[in-house]
Amino acid sequence: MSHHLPTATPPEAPPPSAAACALGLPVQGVLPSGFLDAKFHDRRRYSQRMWQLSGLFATGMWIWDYVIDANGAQHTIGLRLVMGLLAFGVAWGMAHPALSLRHSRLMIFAAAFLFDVLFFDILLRLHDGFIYGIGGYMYFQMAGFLVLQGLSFPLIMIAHILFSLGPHLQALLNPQLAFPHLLYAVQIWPATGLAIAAQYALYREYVHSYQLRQQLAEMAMQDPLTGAMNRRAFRDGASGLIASAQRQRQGVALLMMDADFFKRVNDEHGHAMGDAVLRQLTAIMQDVLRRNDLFCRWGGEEFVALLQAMDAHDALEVAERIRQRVQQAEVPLPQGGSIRITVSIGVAAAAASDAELEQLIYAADTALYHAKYAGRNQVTLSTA
Ligand SMILES: Nc1nc2c(ncn2[C@@H]2O[C@H](COP(=O)(O)OP(=O)(O)OP(=O)(O)O)[C@@H](O)[C@H]2O)c(=O)[nH]1
Repeated sequence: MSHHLPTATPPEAPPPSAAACALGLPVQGVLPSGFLDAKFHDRRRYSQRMWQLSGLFATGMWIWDYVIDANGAQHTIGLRLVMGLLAFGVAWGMAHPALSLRHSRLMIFAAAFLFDVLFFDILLRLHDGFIYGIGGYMYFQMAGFLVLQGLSFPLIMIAHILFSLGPHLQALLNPQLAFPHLLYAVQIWPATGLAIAAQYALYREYVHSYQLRQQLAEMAMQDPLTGAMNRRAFRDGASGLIASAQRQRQGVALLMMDADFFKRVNDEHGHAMGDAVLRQLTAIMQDVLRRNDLFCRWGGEEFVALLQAMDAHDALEVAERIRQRVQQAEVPLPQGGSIRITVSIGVAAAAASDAELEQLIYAADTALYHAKYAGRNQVTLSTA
């Protein structure tokens, strides 16, 4: 019985993520779930430095309080110290391994808000503090740029709006306060709008560079013809698979698979047909292998698979299934008709304690050589 080979599927697009949904913005493509963590990680250093500077600034500005109202300033020094400690605490907490990235982001958001409230409280204690202090709210918008950089854009936007509306709200809670709403609004609201617009521009720029980096990372790991892993990605993944097998005291097996007389396909039907055969060989092999097996195009017409939890007997069975599926399959020719192809497979298996990648590759390669020498279209187990 013969059947057509399955078609190699292109790599799947990442599924829509919670982060992308949370962002809810018209970005091109869908952002993977690691996006926010990557953003936080990349911007953490800026943010940390800015928190430290804010701590120094907030404490040092006590001199300013003193200039405005020497008597009132005596009642602000404690609050200023709290602001400084808060800022340094956040800078320290952001780098602490015990705090998840998500919790770090929430901590920053909450601390920024608290910072704002404390500042307002200081102004309350100074004579005409609000008139002098309005400019200080400009500072929140500016500092917010770097302090908040690692957060999602909606959270950044909300923080800027809260910085802006906070004093209005606090003034409403203190009706005896003569807060200059209008004076404040004409100075601070435009600054808020500008800060949000600039944050959006920065955010878009980050999304763009992030997507480019993702594409580059994928290209560096993938064989462009077949969409399978390339040798570099395979080597990266192999150490993890072997370590996991060793933890679980399971065996591993390596299959080295090579198309037979592949040069003839190119010579007789053209290079494009050769490419199509390689894509379809990939599809068959991926179809037979399990999802957590590691599979790559080793180079040319050669493929390698690393299988966990396999003894020699099971590995031979898998290899034999691949050999038969390839032999039975027909590859359609564009002008009609079809061709068939076969593969030779070398198999090496090792117990968890002895599993070593280079040794497995060498043993499977030697077994493959024997399979070719013995006439091709067969599976040979390494005796090494
Ligand atoms: N179409 C195509 N051909 C490739 C590609 N990479 C390598 N090849 C060809 O694969 C062929 C491999 O030929 P050989 O190494 O002589 O092996 P073979 O003809 O399969 O013979 P045996 O392995 O001994 O059975 C060469 O003609 C290469 O040009 C590719 O990406 N696309």
